[in-house]
Amino acid sequence: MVLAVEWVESPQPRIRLLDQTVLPAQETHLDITTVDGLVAAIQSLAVRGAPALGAAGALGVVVAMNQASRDGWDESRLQAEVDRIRLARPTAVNLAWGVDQVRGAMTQGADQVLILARGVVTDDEAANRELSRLGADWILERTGLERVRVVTHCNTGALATSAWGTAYGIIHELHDRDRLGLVYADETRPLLQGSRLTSWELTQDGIEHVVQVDGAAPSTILRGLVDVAIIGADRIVANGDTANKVGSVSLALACARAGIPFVVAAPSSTVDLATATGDDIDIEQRDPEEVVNFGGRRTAPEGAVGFNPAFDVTPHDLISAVVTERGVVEPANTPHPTLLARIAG
Ligand SMILES: CSC[C@H]1O[C@H](OP(=O)(O)O)[C@H](O)[C@@H]1O
Repeated sequence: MVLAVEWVESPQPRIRLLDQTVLPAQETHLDITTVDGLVAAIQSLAVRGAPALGAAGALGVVVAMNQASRDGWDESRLQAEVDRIRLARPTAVNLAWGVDQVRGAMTQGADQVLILARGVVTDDEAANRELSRLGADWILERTGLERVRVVTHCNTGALATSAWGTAYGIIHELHDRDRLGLVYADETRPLLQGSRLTSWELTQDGIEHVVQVDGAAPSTILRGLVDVAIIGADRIVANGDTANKVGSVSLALACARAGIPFVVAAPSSTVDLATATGDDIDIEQRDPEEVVNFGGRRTAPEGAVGFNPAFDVTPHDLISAVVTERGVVEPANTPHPTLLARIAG
């Protein structure tokens, strides 16, 4: 089983990350014993994906406490360093959520925080397996199909979570039930989470798929080549608006036009009832150079400036279903101010 994030005790207590910046060409690990190292890994997407960020955030508090002991930080410095982890990327609510799940136990010592952090990891895996079952049930019931052809965006598998996956978890569940047709995986520029990571996972799992350029996804949908779109989420807010990897909203618009379901899959830790609408979500603006370079080579002419929002927001009325381990709601059909409260964490 692929583990994106794990805690290792010996020879030195640390977070061990599968470095996602070099997959699939290399399978190498990063050993994280400092806050600087974790923040750099988060911001470089060596560790990425909303639930995986939640796990990294929770375990990161232990890293900060251990470093505080080594380096003689006072409480104020320790809390400031924990805040650096919490704020390392703004859009996925899970990073802050993961930190906040364990922060209150810091006064009880690092061992107690580690117990809670490990619980965050195991709870996430259980949540992802349950939501995968619920999502497959909903899709099969809604479509009535023997086999479901799927389009998905970015990466939502074990690499983005604590072990199983969210949207990818539903795909895996459909595969295990022998109810899955062809999977269209969007390459997901500019960092290629789809072609590098999702295709790697689908290949390892023996799931038939094709990798398509992001710009092909709407026509794939409108031409009737798929029966459902299934994506993950970085933040699902109170009215059902959902932030996810940039390019997601184009799939939602095409699904609405084509009359097929657009499904968002995420653990309840991704639901943020404290944020009212998608307009209030902080969308991460990444380095413009990621857009005008590729593979270490400049692709746009000198002087061209990239525009690089890492996420977009799908309005709730374009979302057929939000699937969490606590249940399924249908924002497009039943917009309701407390709709998401039924499936929030
Ligand atoms: C399991 S949800 C993962 C979610 O996170 C990804 O973003 P990033 O690769 O920048 O961390 C993408 O939005 C996925 O849907």
